Amino acid sequence: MIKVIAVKNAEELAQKAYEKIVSVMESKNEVTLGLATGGSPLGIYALMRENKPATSHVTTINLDEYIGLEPTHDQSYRYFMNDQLFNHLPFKATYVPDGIAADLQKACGDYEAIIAANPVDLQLLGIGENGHIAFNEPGTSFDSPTQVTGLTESTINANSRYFEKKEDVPTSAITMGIGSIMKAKEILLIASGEKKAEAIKQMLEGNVTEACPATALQHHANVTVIADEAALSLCQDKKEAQAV
Ligand SMILES: O=P(O)(O)OC[C@H]1O[C@](O)(CO)[C@@H](O)[C@@H]1O
Repeated sequence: MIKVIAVKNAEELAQKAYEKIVSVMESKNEVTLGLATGGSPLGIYALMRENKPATSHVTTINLDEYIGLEPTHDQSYRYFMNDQLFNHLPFKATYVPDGIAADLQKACGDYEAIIAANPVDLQLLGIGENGHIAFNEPGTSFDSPTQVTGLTESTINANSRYFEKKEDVPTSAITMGIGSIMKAKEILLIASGEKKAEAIKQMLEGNVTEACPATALQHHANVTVIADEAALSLCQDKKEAQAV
């Protein structure tokens, strides 16, 4: 069952998601948060920097990292997380996949061990225009563990806005698999803007299919989607969703 919370805009989305994350962080003495990069969570991280909730009992595990970018590269996801969050708040431990590991297969296995040792209480997710979650592109097996993956043209195009030119966007990444993501006790997916409308419609109303990775979430017991009006604009049930 996917619960939908409809909000007006990206600002309201960030506030609602922030409140959810804080409630999970306050619920226990030891908490693991699964974190995401990209444009979607920026408002949430800004609220965390501003309000400085207690985080020293919180371990974070990020979804993915580009292959070949040093942690100091300003487009690496390690850099993004340091810049947005980890340099501002004291976490217990922060994990991001190692995109420059000499042995990438071993790095994937090591990451799965980290997830197993720190079961994720709440996984924050964005969604790609093609329905990807983390860097799990259409066609990825729903059982997949952390793995090395190629990026589709759609994702490279979408992410090229952060790079000087499209050719600079890495073409592969290390990503938690759909199987790894589904182990989280609870999942919070956020989506804002018209560009996400088709993917949100598929995820909420489409058949469960590997052609749209986010549809795997229909099989998870505890998923909340916070989406704005534009992202929900193609959904049949949006009136119902807005009433939640
Ligand atoms: O939030 P954005 O920038 O639209 O990206 C959506 C998703 O795509 C990714 O950036 C990967 O392409 C994810 O990290 C993110 O959740």
